Formats: sequence, structure tokens, C-alpha cells
Amino acid sequence: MNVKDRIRSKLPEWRERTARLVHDHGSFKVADVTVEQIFGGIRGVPIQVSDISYVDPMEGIRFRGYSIPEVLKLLPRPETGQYPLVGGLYYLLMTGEVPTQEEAEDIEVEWKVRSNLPDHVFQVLKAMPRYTHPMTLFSQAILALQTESIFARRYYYGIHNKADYWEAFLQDSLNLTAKLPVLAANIYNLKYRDGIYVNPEPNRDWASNFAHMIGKEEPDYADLCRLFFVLHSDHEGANVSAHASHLVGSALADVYLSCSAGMNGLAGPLHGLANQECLRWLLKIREHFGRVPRRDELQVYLESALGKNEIIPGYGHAVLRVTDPRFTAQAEFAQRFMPEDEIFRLAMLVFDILPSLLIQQGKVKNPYPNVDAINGTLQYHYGVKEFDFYTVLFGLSRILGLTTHITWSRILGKPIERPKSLTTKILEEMIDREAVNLAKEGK
Ligand SMILES: CC(=O)SCCNC(=O)CCNC(=O)[C@H](O)C(C)(C)COP(=O)(O)OP(=O)(O)OC[C@H]1O[C@@H](n2cnc3c(N)ncnc32)[C@H](O)[C@@H]1OP(=O)(O)O
Ligand SMILES: O=C([O-])CC(=O)C(=O)O
Repeated sequence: MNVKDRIRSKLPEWRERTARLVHDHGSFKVADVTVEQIFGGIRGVPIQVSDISYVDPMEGIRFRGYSIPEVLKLLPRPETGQYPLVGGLYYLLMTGEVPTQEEAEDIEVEWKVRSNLPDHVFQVLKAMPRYTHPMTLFSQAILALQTESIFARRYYYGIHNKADYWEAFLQDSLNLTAKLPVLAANIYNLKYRDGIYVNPEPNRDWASNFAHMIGKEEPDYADLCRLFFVLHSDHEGANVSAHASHLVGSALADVYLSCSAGMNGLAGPLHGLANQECLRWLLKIREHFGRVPRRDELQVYLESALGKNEIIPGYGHAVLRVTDPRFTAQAEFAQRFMPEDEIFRLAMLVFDILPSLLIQQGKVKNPYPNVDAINGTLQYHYGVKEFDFYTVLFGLSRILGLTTHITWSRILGKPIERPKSLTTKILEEMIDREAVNLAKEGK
């Protein structure tokens, strides 16, 4: 398998770089932590190193050093599509190299042969009440798949050479990611299409097979899936879903256990669930006016919402301080393929008005849209109208990043993560002691 060999060829260099940093610069101070940060969600405190992707506050995401426009330009495409093969993106994340056409297609082939879902996973899904949220089903199904973990089995039977763990993690990663389109499509069909089963087609790529299995055959929608799955794959190592799955994985929990944990974090409305909340909010505005409002009408509506301290879904970000480039990439897609769509026009009108109102309000650190502000708009246009499903689409893509982080954590032998918690009293005593010391020094 090409991807495994490519990773293997890179191991010595990465292991050596990490070991050298710890050996030669182990006491180098990276950051101080303030009381405000401890009580403020550890915001801005560097807690780990990961080379899969990096979010620059003023530029946004780079995957293995490549910006979104670069990734969209450089990655190989299928013969029938205008956006990259997701298999190529996975190769880039896993190896750090832009794949050739053949290397991208190799991953797609690996995925095809591993895509079969065991029957008990269908049984788990079917046993749940119909009103179960699709993200709950998604996370449960990933957990049900844990029966297939190669790492868990090998560990039980005694592979205890840490340097070899990553190979089983890579196998589990390829197996899980291979099954995701079938899994997600089955959740969609179970919830919204009377449980019909549609077989994946051997001549389609990962993304277009998903589109096919949920019954969306427009070629533009397959391209939207390719774009969506590339864009949402990773957002460095410290966002809620990546951090949650990394933390769970640090206990040597396998890929399935770790990714299910990551999905539970993604299902929160401050993170991935903002997807669905955002579209619901846009539809509410259209319903309120009975049409797309005029600019002056929308301005009054938004001022009133902010006056009531409402949180506007899709705006703000913990790291970004500019418009999310993932928002821009999807806005460009919409401008190209669906410029007259009402909800798209409304989303862009909000984008035109809201940032300056948020700046005037003076609370939010980032007044610009994040990716969730536009995701649902495009899905809705192509007929995926069940917006509680949108976060599953996000999750399907995010697991590409999570599995890469987990595999590389095992390659680099990262230890169990266990920071320290204090009590309020200990913190107060630390501050008092510091004040006494400063007074003694006459400061
Ligand atoms: C893929 C993703 O996960 S991207 C994020 C998706 N989530 C959303 O879009 C939900 C809406 N946005 C938010 O809730 C926040 O902006 C977050 C969670 C993304 C970031 O949270 P934080 O880093 O704590 O934001 P920030 O430091 O700017 O918050 C400061 C103040 O601005 C307010 N604020 C933040 N975002 C918004 C918003 N979208 N609308 C109105 N007010 C906001 C906060 O409530 C806070 O007010 P307070 O001081 O009265 O408590
Ligand atoms: O980076 C974050 O905190 C949230 C986000 O945009 C993502 O995970 O895609």
C-alpha cells in the first residue's frame, strides 16, 4: 500500500525532530498561562503540536502548509468532476505530500474494498427511535464498528512494541474512513427515505458515491460534496472535536473510540451543530418577512436581535479573526452554480451587514462569518433540506483529519494526556503568596 510506505519513509525524520526538540530544548518556555485563560476555555494556550494542519488567525486553515485555494488547485480531480478527489486530500493529510493522480486514486480504491458495513451496525441504527438525532446515530454507529478494530484486537493478543502501533492505527483509519459514506448515507436513508438501501457504485469516487446513495444525482452536487469534504477535514489539533478525539486516543483507545468521542464534541451547537442552527436562523428570517428582506429591513432585524443579546449562529470564532476561507470557498461555489438562490442571497446580505453591527456592539472578538454561516445554504439548494443532518456531513469529513492526527500521534509515540487541575482555594493562595512576595521586594 503506497500510503503506508510513504508514511514509513518519513518516520525516522519526524521521530528524530521530535526527540531532538525534547532532548535539546525540553525546558524552553512556550507560554505562560493566566487566570483569565484558565477560566476562559484555555483560549490561546498552546497545548500540543500537530503538523497535519494549522489555523492562522488572519489567514485561516492550511492543510500540510497548503491554503484552501492551493489545495483546490493542486489536488487531482476525477475525470467527471471539477473539484478534488477526497482520496487525494487524505493522502496529503497522511503523508504531507501532494499526491499524483494515481496516488489519489489508490486511496479511493483502498476505500472501495474496505467499505462494507457489518450487519450489526444496521441493527444498532434500526433499534433507535426515529426521532434520534442523526449525530447521535452517527456516533453510535462508529462505536458499534469498534468491534472491527485491528489495534484493539492486536493489543489484546499482545503487540506491545509502541513503535509498531501506528500500522494498526493506519489500518483502522482506512477501514473507518472507507465506511463513512455508506454509514452516513444509511443514516440519511433510514431517517428520511423510509430506510431504503442503495448500494455504492464501483465506478464512483468516495464523495460522489455518498451523493448517489442519498439519491442526489446532479453532477454539481457530487462536486459540492467533494468541496465540502475537503474543506471540513481538519482545523488543526485543538478545536473541540480534534482535541476530544486526541485526548481519548492518548489513553491508547483505538480509532473508533476516539472518533466517536470527537463526533460527540462536534454535535455541540457552539461547534459543528452551528451548521443546522444557521440554516434554521436564515429560514426564520425569510419566514418573518415572507421573502428575502431588503437591506434596510434586515439591518433593523439584526440590530434588534443583537439588542436582545442573541447569539448569531455562524458568526465568531475562537481563533480566526477574518472571514473563514472555507466560507469564501463555498460562497464562490454558490456564486458559480446557484447565484440566484434566495437563501444564498440572504446569507450574503447578512454577511454584508452583520460584521459592522457586531463591531459596533463591541463584544465579539471575531465579527466575521465562520464556515457554518454558509454550509447549509448550499445543501438546501441541492435538496438536502433535513438540516439536522448537516453536522453528519461535517463529521464525515472531520474524521479524515481526526484519524490522521491519531495515526501520527502513535507514530510519534505521544504519551497519555493528563494536565493538572487546581482548586479555587489553591489558585487564591497562589495569588496571595505572589502579592506577599512582591510586597517584600517592594514592588
Ligand atoms: C466549525 C466551528 O465550530 S466554527 C464555530 C461555530 N459556532 C458558531 O457559529 C456559534 C456562534 N458563535 C459563538 O458562539 C462564538 O463566537 C464561538 C463559540 C464560535 C467562539 O466563542 P468565544 O471564543 O468565546 O467568542 P468571543 O470571545 O468572541 O465572545 C465574546 C462575547 O461575544 C459574544 N459572541 C460571540 N459570538 C457571537 C455571535 N455569533 N453573536 C453574538 N454574540 C457573540 C459572546 O457571547 C461573548 O459575550 P459575553 O461577553 O456577553 O459572554
Ligand atoms: O477551530 C475551531 O475551534 C472550530 C472550527 O472552525 C473547526 O473545528 O472547524
